[in-house]
Amino acid sequence: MTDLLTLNHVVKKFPVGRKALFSKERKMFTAIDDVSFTLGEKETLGIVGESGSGKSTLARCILGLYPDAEGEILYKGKDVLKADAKELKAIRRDVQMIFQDPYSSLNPQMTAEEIVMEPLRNLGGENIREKARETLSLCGLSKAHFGRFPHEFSGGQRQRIGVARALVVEPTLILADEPTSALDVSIQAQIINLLEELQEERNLSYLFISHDIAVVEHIADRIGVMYRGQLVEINDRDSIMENPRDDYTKKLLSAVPPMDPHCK
Ligand SMILES: Nc1ncnc2c1ncn2[C@@H]1O[C@H](COP(=O)(O)OP(=O)(O)OP(=O)(O)O)[C@@H](O)[C@H]1O
Repeated sequence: MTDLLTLNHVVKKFPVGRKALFSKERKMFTAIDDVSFTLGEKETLGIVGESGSGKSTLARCILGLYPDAEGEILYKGKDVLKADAKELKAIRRDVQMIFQDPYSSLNPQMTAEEIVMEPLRNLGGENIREKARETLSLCGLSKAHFGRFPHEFSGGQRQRIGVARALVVEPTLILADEPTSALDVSIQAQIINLLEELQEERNLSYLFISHDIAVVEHIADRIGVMYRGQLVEINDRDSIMENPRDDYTKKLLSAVPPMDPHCK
């Protein structure tokens, strides 16, 4: 497997306190603390950890949204932290995000079709309506849905629009930040299945972020566990699930309910 993304000793600190931005001796809080890992082509790496462990900050670092992050973030061999504006634009086309709450990230005044067309409009090109419709269909929505507004959809359908919007620009890597956390369990499974089908069809790689190790287990080839900004353990899925080494991983696993509550 070829490496698509490599993080080497990535650190991201935020200033602490009200005067933090202006003070010379400002205190800093380390949200990402010396994180290193690789992600291969067509691979799904799950990142789990409790709220505040640094998962979303990590995704934002990869997108180059924090130029003051330290270390190295190599995407297709190019250091995101040293990329110029043109290179960053290309990286941000090739690396797309899916968010937890599609409702707040979808423009309420646009139809599903317009929402998916928007990233294509920014890029220019032809047949964008056609392409948006094809992508919505690929994500499980039908012709009858194309002209509807976000409030007319269920949570799962809205996430399908969010997935289509990310997919329409033909990315290589998708950063999925808690993409199923706002959904009912049965709908979560549908979105996971959709992501798996799309991975097959489009040769996608995923960084799948969740606080829920049971969800990550369903989709990830490898799992990385974050605790207080550190990646405390990373291994293939079965090793993490069956033979965790870190105490925090063990704690996360002990909180997972059994698959069948009647099973003894
Ligand atoms: N812009 C910011 N300024 C200051 N602190 C921040 C900022 N963004 C994040 N943090 C802090 O960094 C830590 C990690 O936050 P992050 O959102 O990455 O965690 P998370 O694991 O994604 O949790 P959640 O699932 O709740 O979003 C938290 O303590 C958060 O308060």
